[in-house]
Amino acid sequence: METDSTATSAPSPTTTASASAEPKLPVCILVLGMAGSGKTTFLQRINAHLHSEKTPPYVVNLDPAVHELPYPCNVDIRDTVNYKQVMKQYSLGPNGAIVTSLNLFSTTFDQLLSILDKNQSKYRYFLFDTPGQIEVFTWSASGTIITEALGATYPTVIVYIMDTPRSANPITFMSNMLYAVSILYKYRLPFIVVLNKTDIIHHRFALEWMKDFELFQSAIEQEHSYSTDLCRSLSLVLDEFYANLRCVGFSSMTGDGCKEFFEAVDDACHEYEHVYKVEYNKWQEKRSKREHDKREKDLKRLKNDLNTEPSLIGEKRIRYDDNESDDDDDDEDDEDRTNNDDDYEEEEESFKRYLAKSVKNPTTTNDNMDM
Ligand SMILES: Nc1nc2c(ncn2[C@@H]2O[C@H](COP(=O)(O)OP(=O)(O)OP(=O)(O)O)[C@@H](O)[C@H]2O)c(=O)[nH]1
Repeated sequence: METDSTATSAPSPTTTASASAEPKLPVCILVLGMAGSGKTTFLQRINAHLHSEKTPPYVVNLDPAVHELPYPCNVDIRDTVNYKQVMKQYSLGPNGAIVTSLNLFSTTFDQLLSILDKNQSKYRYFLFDTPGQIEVFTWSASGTIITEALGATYPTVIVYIMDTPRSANPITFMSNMLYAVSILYKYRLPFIVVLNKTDIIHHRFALEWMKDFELFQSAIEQEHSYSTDLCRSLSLVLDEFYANLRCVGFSSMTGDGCKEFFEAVDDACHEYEHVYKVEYNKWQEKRSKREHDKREKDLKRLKNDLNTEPSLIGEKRIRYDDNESDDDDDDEDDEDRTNNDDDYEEEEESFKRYLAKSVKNPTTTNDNMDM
């Protein structure tokens, strides 16, 4: 959806939503973006804007490696996990330590959820700052856990911050867009692209590239790079993605674009309620049905096993009686019995001989017994 006055991207299906539609629950705004794109400055700006509107947000910092935060924050991951300690303890490099810190924090995320739950009546927005290295959050298990847990409870919007001056290069622009699309399709949550730093360069060129395929092609032609062909093909694929994308020009330095940004958030919330939530509920229903079916199947199998057990024993007995090897055993038993009988007769004979001797010679002792 286009929310900027000069924006030209195609409208999303949700643009019919009332921009002022106020969600009942607070809106979670998850701020993601490449290193140095301006995430922290952006959060500082919208935090200041919300304070000036007398709707202060609840702020959560999920970046364990941030040196200093330029805004007050209600929950700080650094209070729970010491990133430097993690590095030492697990002999990790900086990125590994960020991932591990985030993983450790996500194990206590239920506590954060209950804190948010307690505060939901007091706040309209929950803001989340994420680590500088975007992949640490977007492609880690903890990032997924956090995003999905929020998305399941609150209207959640992913805000992708793009460095507009750096994206003036069509190849960098394409890389940024590919990253954005991968996050969008991973989480499927309502998505806003913030073209940041518009005080340096206007974002008009980016909107035109998204709208006019040929314009982007001619920009690519001038690049004379090996990746030109790839970018050309990718731009064709991304056409559909651009069509439904909310893009907002923003300057975290001057605050330009704040109004348009919050209009985009309202629109994204509408999408959350009418698209994401509906899909999520359907998926939940399917999942619980699958789990129920599995439980029923297991129970049935158990019942079957219990019912067949006595017959199994009977069958075993029958088999034992009929079993060939059992017959062999019987033969062996018979043979043993015959052998034993022979032994017994021999002993009897020997005993008789002994008695006969004893009668003849009463001094015969047991030592002389021929047994
Ligand atoms: N001119 C201008 N500079 C900006 C703007 N937003 C951020 N910056 C600058 O861009 C640099 C990076 O900004 P940060 O907010 O630290 O970026 P970040 O994405 O949080 O950085 P990491 O978390 O370290 O990846 C800083 O020097 C900011 O002053 C903007 O809108 N305009």
